[in-house]
Formats: sequence, structure tokens, C-alpha cells
Amino acid sequence: MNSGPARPRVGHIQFLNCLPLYWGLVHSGALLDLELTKDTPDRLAEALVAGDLDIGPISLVEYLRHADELVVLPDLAVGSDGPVLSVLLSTAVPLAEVRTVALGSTSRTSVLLARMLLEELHGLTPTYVTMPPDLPLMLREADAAVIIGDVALRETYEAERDGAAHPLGLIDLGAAWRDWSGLPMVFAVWAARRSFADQHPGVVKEVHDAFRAGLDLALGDVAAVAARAARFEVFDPATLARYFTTLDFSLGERQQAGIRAFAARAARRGDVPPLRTMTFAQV
Ligand SMILES: C=C(O[C@@H]1C=C(C(=O)O)C=C[C@H]1O)C(=O)O
Repeated sequence: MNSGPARPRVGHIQFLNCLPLYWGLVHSGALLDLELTKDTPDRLAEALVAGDLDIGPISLVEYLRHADELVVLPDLAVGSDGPVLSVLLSTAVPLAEVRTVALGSTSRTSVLLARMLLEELHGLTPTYVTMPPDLPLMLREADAAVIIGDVALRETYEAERDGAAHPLGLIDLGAAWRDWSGLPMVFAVWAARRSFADQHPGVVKEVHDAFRAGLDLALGDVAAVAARAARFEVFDPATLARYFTTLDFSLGERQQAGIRAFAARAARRGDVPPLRTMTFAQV
């Protein structure tokens, strides 16, 4: 039997932030044409850079570190233009007294954003420790913690529910970035390995089309996506619907300006090489 061409190896962030994309792939049937790997953002970035994945989401900082090996898929990102709800600096002491910060190990971009804000905006010089994303454990070791994804979304909603009784301070880093820079924050983009895109431009276009169409499908029916997702999540449908519509999945001019502003700051600190140009996949 002829083995036929292999399915593209595609990454998927196993956080609620990417559930609308997954819904779209399921409903369009495009999922059948992909070999999908679900994982945390840190591991997906590592796999894409190592060549174990062909296409996938990549934390912005890891993209900036490997921009020469990657091409960006247009019109797709995980970001926010203001509050994001799921990227937090959580504090157990007043901000000015923060001396130690635990950085969640699944994040590359939000942890750097938090460091920039603490050091450059607030003039603090804390010491940092990287830890698994477990907030109570992190705050046992440090005065503050940076968390992303579902863990952070839960903390946002508990803080809203508790009001003044909530024991922790909370800074939404999407909101903090916009206040500081005036721009949207892009936490992750989708990219293909440049060598894969050169060899299989049609496949990259197909995957991009499937993502974009799937996302439009999901965002066009957010109530249904939220209701279905709520069956197996701790969040209620209204909470999920609000989250899915707060996230900014676009990668337009303002989002790209946000990327350039973040990249310039990160490069100035020596955390990433200077960004020359963002090369987009031909789709
Ligand atoms: C908005 C989010 O965006 C993310 C944040 C990332 C990071 O900080 O490195 C990476 C991928 C995205 O999942 C989130 O996870 O809540």
C-alpha cells in the first residue's frame, strides 16, 4: 500500500484560550487532516523550534528568539487590547514591597512582560524563581507570582467574586501593558517552520485557512461554544463567553505595532535579538 503524504504536525495550546480554535477544527472536519499535539505553550514552542512540529502557536518571546527559522501565519494570534483575564501578576504583599517573584514555568512572554513592568515601570529589583504554575505553592515561596492560562482565569474570577475580601492583589498584565504602551499585547502567534513552508506552501495555506475559518465559526457562535465547554470546566457559560470575546485573536496593524514595541523593549534588555522583519507565510 502507498503510504501517501504525512499529515502536517500541528501544535495546539491546551488552555481555554484556544478552545474556540479547536471547536472550529472539529466542526469543519479539518481536524481529520492534522496530526494535532496538545500541550502547554512552553513545550509547544520547544517542539516547533526543534522540528518536532511543522506548524503551531508559539509564545511571542520564543518567536522573537527564532524568527529567522519561522514564518508567521497572518491574521491569527492570542492577545488582548486591554485586560486579558488570564495573564496575572498576583501579589501577597503591597506591590512596592515585592522582593521575590515566582514565574510560572509554562510562560515565556508573560513572565518577561511582568519583569519589564516590575523593573522598568515600578523601579523594583526583585529576585525571580521559576516554578510550576500552582499559585498557592508559588506564593509560599515568593511575594508575588506570574500565572497564565486557566489557572489565572480562575484567579481573576475568584477575585471578582470575593471583591474586597480577596486575600491577594491582582494585576492584569494585558491591561498593564496597554496602560504603559498604549498598544494591544500579543502573547503568542502561529508560525510554520520556514523549511516546511518552503517545501509545503499549499499545506501551510490549508492549515491557515482551517484555523481562520474555524475561529470565525466559533466566534460567530460564542454562546454555543461556551455552553458546550462549560460541561467539563469549572467555569460557567457566561464566564467563558466573556473570556472568548475578551481575547483578541487578530494580528492587524495595531497588534503588529504592539509586537514591535514589546520586541524593542525586550531587545534593549538583551532578552531577545533585535527583530528585523516579521516574515509572513504566503497564504
Ligand atoms: C493569554 C494567554 O496567552 C499565552 C501566554 C503565553 C506566554 O506567556 O508565554 C503563551 C501562550 C499563550 O497561551 C494565556 O495563556 O492566558
